[in-house]
Formats: sequence, C-alpha cells, structure tokens
Amino acid sequence: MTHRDDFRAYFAADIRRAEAPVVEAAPTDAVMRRAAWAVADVARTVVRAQEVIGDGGGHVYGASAAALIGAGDNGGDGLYALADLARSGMAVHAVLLSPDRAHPRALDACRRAGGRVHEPADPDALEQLLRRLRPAVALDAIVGLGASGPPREMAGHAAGVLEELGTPVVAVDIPSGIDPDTGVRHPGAIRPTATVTFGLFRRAHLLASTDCGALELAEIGIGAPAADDGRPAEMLTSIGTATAGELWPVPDVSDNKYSGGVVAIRAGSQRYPGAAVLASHAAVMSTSSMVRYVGPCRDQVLADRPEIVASSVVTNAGRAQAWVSGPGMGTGPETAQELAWILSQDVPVVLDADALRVLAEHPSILRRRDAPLVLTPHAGEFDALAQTFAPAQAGLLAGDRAGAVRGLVAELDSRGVNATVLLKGRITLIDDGRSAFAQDAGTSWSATPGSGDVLAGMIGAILAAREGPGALADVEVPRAVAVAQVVHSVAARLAAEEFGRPGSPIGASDLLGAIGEAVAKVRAVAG
Ligand SMILES: NC(=O)C1=CN([C@@H]2O[C@H](COP(=O)(O)OP(=O)(O)OC[C@H]3O[C@@H](n4cnc5c(N)ncnc54)[C@H](O)[C@@H]3O)[C@@H](O)[C@H]2O)[C@H](O)CC1
Repeated sequence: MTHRDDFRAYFAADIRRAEAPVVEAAPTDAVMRRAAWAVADVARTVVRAQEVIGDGGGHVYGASAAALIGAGDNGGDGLYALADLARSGMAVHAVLLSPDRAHPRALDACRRAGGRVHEPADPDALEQLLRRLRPAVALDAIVGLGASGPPREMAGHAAGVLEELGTPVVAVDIPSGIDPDTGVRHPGAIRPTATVTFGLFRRAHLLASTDCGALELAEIGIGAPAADDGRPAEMLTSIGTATAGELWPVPDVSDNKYSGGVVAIRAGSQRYPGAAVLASHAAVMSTSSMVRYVGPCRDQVLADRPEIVASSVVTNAGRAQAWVSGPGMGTGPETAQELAWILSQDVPVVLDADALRVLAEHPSILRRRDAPLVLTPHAGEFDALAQTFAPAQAGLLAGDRAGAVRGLVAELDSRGVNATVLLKGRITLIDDGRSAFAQDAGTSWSATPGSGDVLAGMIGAILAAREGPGALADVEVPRAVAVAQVVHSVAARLAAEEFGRPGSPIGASDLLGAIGEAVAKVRAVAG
C-alpha cells in the first residue's frame, strides 16, 4: 500500500504492554466496545459498497452479518461488533467456534441486541450453516494478537467456505492465520476484504500488508509502548511518500556538480551492458551530482547519458562519496579483486546482483568496515549470502523473512561490518540491526528485469548525497535506503498506471523514465 504518512508497527508483547493500563483504567469492556464499533463501521461500509441488483447500492438495514467467534478478546470484539450491527437493523449471527470460551459479557450483549447464536458441532455443520446464512458480510473474530500457528480446527475450514461463497470478510485486528509478529501466512488463513486494527499497527500489518485487504487503524486511546526495563519497544517502520519527499536531495544555491555527493558505479559486462546503462542512468536521474561509470560498457553508457564520466578500471575512477557494484558485472575471477578494492574504500558501498554472488563465493574480501555496506539481495541471493555468512538463516525466507534478515545483519555485525540488508520483494525489508523498515511497493509492476539495476543506482546516488550537508545528512542508512525504494515504487506505478497505456506491464526502462516524475510527486506530497 502506498501511503502518505509513516506507519510504525510493534511486537504483540509491546502492544499488550501499551494496552493494559488503558484497558484497566477504562470502564469494563469500554475499550473493547470502541474497537468493536470501528469494526462494525467498516462492516457497514462493506455492505453499502455491494451492488444490489435493481437498486444500486447495498442496504445495511435488513442485511445479514455473521461473525466467526474465537476463544478470546478478539472474539469479544466480534460479538460487541455484532451487537452494534444489530442496532443498525442487520440480522446478526454469532458462530461460536469455542462456545465454552466465548467472551461472556460480549456474548450477552450480542444476544440482548437480538443476535442469533450458533454452535456448529463440526466443520460440515459450519459449512452448512454458512451456506444457509450467506451473510452480506462476515467478521473474522477468531483470533488476533493471541494467534499461534494455522487457524485451528473449524477456523481453517471457514476461510475456504467464505471464499467460495464470495462473502466479503472484515478481519478483526489481524486476519486469522497470519502470525502477528512475523506476518507469516499459515495454510487456511482468512483472506479479508478489510482489516480493522486498534491503536497501534502490528508487525503483521506491514510484513503481510498484501494479506490484510484495506487496512484501517482505529484510535482507541492507546499510545506508543513505553520502554520495558530501559529497552525501548522495537519498531518496524514503513515510511510514506511525504517522508521520501522531505528527504529527497535537490541542489541549492551553494551546490555544484560535486557537492551533492558523487556516486561511482561498477556495473555491466560485454554480456550484460544494459545493466550498466540502467544503473548509471538511474543515478543520474536521482540527484544533480556527478555520476561516474566504471567498466567495459563505456560506449553504451555514454550513448545513453553523455553527462556520465566513464573510466575503465576502478582504481582510477576518481573520487566518489559512494560506490555501487554488481548489476550485470559478471562473476569472473577479476571481479573479486575489483570488489575487494571497492570494499576497501571508506565510503558507503552498495552491492547488488553479481557482486552478492562474488561476495558469497569469496567472503575473505569482506573485512571489518565502519562505512555503510548495503546489500540488496533477492531471495536467491539472500540464501547464497546466508549460506556463507549466516547458515542458520539460509532457507528461512519462506517463513519469518524479517527474522532472517535481522539474523544475517547480526552475523555481519559480529564480523565488524556495518551492514544494511535490503531484501527485495513486493514487501521490501530493510534492516541494519538497529532500525528496520518494511516497504510495500503497492503494486507489482516493478517485478521486471533490470528493475533491481535501477534501484541499485538510485540507492547509490542517495547514499552519496547522504555524505553531504543536505537533508539526508544525519538520516540512518536504512531510512535513506527506504527513501530510494519508495521513489522506485512510485516510479513503477506511475509508469504502469499513469503514463502511456495505463494498467499495462512496463520494462525497467519505463520505470527509469518515470523517476523524475516520481521525485516530483513525492516532493509535492511533502509540500
Ligand atoms: N481487551 C480489550 O479491551 C481489547 C482487546 N482487543 C482484542 O483482543 C485481542 C487479543 O485478545 P486475546 O484474548 O489476548 O487473544 P486472541 O483473542 O487473539 O486469542 C485468544 C485465543 O485464540 C486461540 N488461538 C490461538 N491461536 C489460534 C489459532 N491459530 N487458531 C484458532 N485459535 C487460536 C487461543 O486459545 C487464544 O487464547 C486483540 O487481537 C484484539 O482483537 C483489542 O486490542 C482492543 C482492546
């Protein structure tokens, strides 16, 4: 999801610590009722949005709602939400999956509001009930913050039935079957039309944003978690377009072609000259400063952008405030020597694509370094790096991606390397062991060959700018990298949805061509 403002998400334990005093200080169930009202409000909106044959919009009055009710307070939210919907004139049905553990006061409120209560004995009875009810909207109030593992017993069966019926589902807090802290999607997880959460985003809302449908954060009086025994609550951030616009470097009266930070890009080979063009061109489009290209693709790079300064070997490329290496450069024996030299420079270095393979095969070229090292692997490259540097993290990307990235960073840190890892995907993870970001591209248009070459060039230009006096100067490396990723995603969306033939696939060159518009757009959002 592309959002204007920054989102911050927390671990379930920290959220519970933040909620507890508020819940205790409030009248019984008052906070839960606030949450429930927000759920009911979104459910009403979902019903109204439904086309009803003959008269245009869905009608709340007389429509039916069913809620799958679990064993804890998440179920309590759902039952109080049903009571609210009943007061709107809906026919409401509470389907208790753990009858003996349903929230008693909320169940009583649902009954007193006219709700019908069902206790299906087994999955077949549940399926028959849902088919008979065919509700206009269903609430997933099975499990939220207390979830562990896949939906149990009948809960897992319900997801399939509701999908088959085409029933829009509003998930309470977190879709059942999605792990609150890792965002791992378990088999049988509910696929909601919308998710309503309360007070603070859970990590799952960022790590599994594509599994939550339309995400709504309801204010219920919960503030950010306080430090626990002096340890600040760990935050997972998703920066918005406004932050990207505020931090994007643009020249001012004191600038010249060097002052904004020069980036040098070692990319391309006889076999892959295009990667050199894409990465170098992307850097040119990202800031006003000089871009140096190093490699065998001088002719192609200068034919594309003659303003680039080209050299053939890294050792005489000239001064740079940041280096990028890897796109299309190949993995021949000479590349390890080039990388060793680049890594010896006391400036930020971005390694992408082939450079990551070379690093995984020649770990000895990576020595202690204080200057930032940004690694930008896709899943396969991540596993190759993990095999070499952090075997315990290899193969974990099918599960806790954020945990695997943090594990690799920790291993590199233990070797004295100031590393930031950007793990590519629809949801890009960026982590340096101190700050972590999860950035949903909002669309999948950028999943096209060369898109990573463009991103590497953009990140390199941003890190070079960060070495100068501008807005990025004291910004933590993962946040600066996230800024580049946001603009890369906006450029992909613009190219695919607003230029040319809206809604049609793009190539990396189209994304490249939209960087300028994307920078202008995020700067306009920032105001
Ligand atoms: N109390 C308040 O004022 C507020 C509550 N909020 C809501 O409360 C839940 C958290 O409630 P809690 O009882 O701690 O946990 P859950 O209801 O999520 O889980 C309870 C229960 O579910 C069972 N369970 C665990 N894993 C699974 C699974 N995979 N499948 C099925 N069932 C599972 C297990 O027995 C658990 O004990 C929170 O999400 C909010 O919805 C609000 O925060 C507002 C304030």
